[in-house]
Amino acid sequence: MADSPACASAAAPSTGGGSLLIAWQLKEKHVLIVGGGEVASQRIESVLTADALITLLSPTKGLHARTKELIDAHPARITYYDRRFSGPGEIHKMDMVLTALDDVNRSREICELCRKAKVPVNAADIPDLCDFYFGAQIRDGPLQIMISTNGNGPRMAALMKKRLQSALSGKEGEAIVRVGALRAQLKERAPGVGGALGRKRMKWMSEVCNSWDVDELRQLDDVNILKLLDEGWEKDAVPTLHQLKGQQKRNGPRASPSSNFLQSSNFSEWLPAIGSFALGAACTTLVFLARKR
Ligand SMILES: C[C@@]1(CC(=O)O)C2=NC(=C\c3[nH]c(c(CCC(=O)O)c3CC(=O)O)Cc3[nH]c(c(CC(=O)O)c3CCC(=O)O)/C=C3\N/C(=C\2)[C@@H](CCC(=O)O)[C@]3(C)CC(=O)O)/[C@H]1CCC(=O)O
Ligand SMILES: NC(=O)c1ccc[n+]([C@@H]2O[C@H](COP(=O)([O-])OP(=O)(O)OC[C@H]3O[C@@H](n4cnc5c(N)ncnc54)[C@H](O)[C@@H]3O)[C@@H](O)[C@H]2O)c1
Repeated sequence: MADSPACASAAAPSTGGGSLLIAWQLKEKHVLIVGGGEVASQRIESVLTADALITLLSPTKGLHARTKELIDAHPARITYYDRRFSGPGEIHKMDMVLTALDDVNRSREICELCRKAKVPVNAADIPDLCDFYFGAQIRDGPLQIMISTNGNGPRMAALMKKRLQSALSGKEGEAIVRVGALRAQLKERAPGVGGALGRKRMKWMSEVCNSWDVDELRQLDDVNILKLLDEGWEKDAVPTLHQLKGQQKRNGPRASPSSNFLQSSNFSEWLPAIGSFALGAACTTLVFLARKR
């Protein structure tokens, strides 16, 4: 039986015709932005998020209000020149070039210069000449989601962003920050790259992420990280947050492998039930013995 369209698209392997989705590291790299209108202001914000150094070329006359604000707010990051693009010398030593012009011929010319110089370029008005496209973005701390329609429908990308945003709690970024802290401390405890230790580290980290939910991961403060490493990593187990907190109350470390019922459950919680059961059994025995007599 054929898959329903929804199932088919969810499971379909890529067959080409797409683009490579990567998180390009631009820290301290040089980015030339040509144009200072609204689109340029959005480019500036995206590039600033990536900690790049911007050279901006655009006559002051056509600057968008947001572009002006960004120039004023980031003097150390944005070097602004009140002039038009002048020629090939401008792209020398650039790691990336972005054009956002109301002049398609100039834009095309800049793209061609970049191609010759092997500098990656995006022209907001000429998709065919772009080395890469921008996409709609959702950002929450280290969580970065890009939605791309590969040039087919930018407005659709913006609409998909809204849908995805409403499916997120807004707490994922914080949880990921804590997971990052846990991973860093785990790597300090169990250093090295690859090999059996590397495989064990990856498996354990994956299990923690699989079994703790976002709200629990947010609670991984430095104290809980230490406990999780002592009681989890060191004992080849993945205790729950509840178990770690139980230990905190009792003020003493204890092994909590998730495979062992007595150890994995908070044993003290079962004590009242076990006590009641024992009391009940004793009473029944007494009544039974009394009747016998
Ligand atoms: C996603 C987003 C990111 C961003 O810009 O940062 C983005 N465009 C956005 C909005 C948007 N852009 C346009 C409209 C009007 C409605 C419409 O046309 O749909 C709207 C809607 C709006 O403003 O809401 C007009 C437009 N866009 C392009 C052209 C040139 C052309 O197609 O020829 C024209 C003039 C077309 C004409 O003249 O008719 C080209 C591109 N725009 C892209 C990205 C790249 C493909 C991304 C993809 O397909 O996923 C690509 C190829 C190149 C690039 O820019 O890198 C951002 C939403 C961000 C957000 O809201 O979060
Ligand atoms: N990719 C997208 O998402 C998207 C969305 C909307 C529009 N666009 C396209 O992007 C382009 C820019 O849009 P905008 O709204 O920012 O336009 P805009 O008219 O507001 O800005 C153009 C800017 O380019 C500057 N400029 C013109 N020639 C220059 C030169 N030779 N050197 C330096 N600066 C120069 C102008 O002074 C102005 O600041 C347009 O072609 C538009 O069709 C793209």
